[in-house]
Amino acid sequence: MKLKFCGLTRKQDILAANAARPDYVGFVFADSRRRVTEEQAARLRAQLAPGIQAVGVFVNDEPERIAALVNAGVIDLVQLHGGENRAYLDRLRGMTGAQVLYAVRVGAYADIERVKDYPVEFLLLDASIKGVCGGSGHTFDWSLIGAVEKPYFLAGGLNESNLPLALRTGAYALDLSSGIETDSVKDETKMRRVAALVRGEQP
Ligand SMILES: O=C(O)c1ccccc1N[C@@H]1O[C@H](COP(=O)(O)O)[C@@H](O)[C@H]1O
Repeated sequence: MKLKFCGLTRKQDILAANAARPDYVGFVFADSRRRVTEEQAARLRAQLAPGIQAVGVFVNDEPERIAALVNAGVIDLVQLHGGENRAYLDRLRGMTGAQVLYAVRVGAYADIERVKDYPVEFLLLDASIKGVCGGSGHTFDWSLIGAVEKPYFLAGGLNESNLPLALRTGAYALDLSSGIETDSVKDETKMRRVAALVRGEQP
């Protein structure tokens, strides 16, 4: 199973990720305490080990800005976390061929069913918390997932304790942000332990 660490903001977060070796790291460009500027993201990306892909996290942002970040090599994949509509997706598709992770806030299976034909490579299933787009640190009821045709990233409140169950959901990848933080900053030890668990190693 693949692994994504999201919301990296500092050089030491990148160095910790390079050591733990997730498959993806995420830079949040949306309104968030984890938000990075384009310049910060470019600097962080330059220090990222080859083989780890960078995902840009956006909430209803300008497709032109997203495409420019892809074209500049700052990000490899695009995570849309704002319930962007089909017309938006078509516009973005016309500007970049980057793979898209489409976030679904799951309150019922119908939320997943509704977007099943969207032109995206991956779904990202997250908790549905009123007034919060993402990075809430809350899980949702994974029994709601049911049959999902597209590969999906499982997100929302994942941490070392619930990882063994998360590994059995059939997700393509596990996505953690709050669960690899201590006092709201990324924690190198948690990253290392989570990466070991996902690989079936002793943490
Ligand atoms: O992390 C954020 O601050 C954020 C802001 C806006 C949209 C998405 C955001 N993060 C994504 O939220 C999920 C779940 O994170 P958590 O583990 O529950 O903290 C994850 O996909 C992040 O990429």
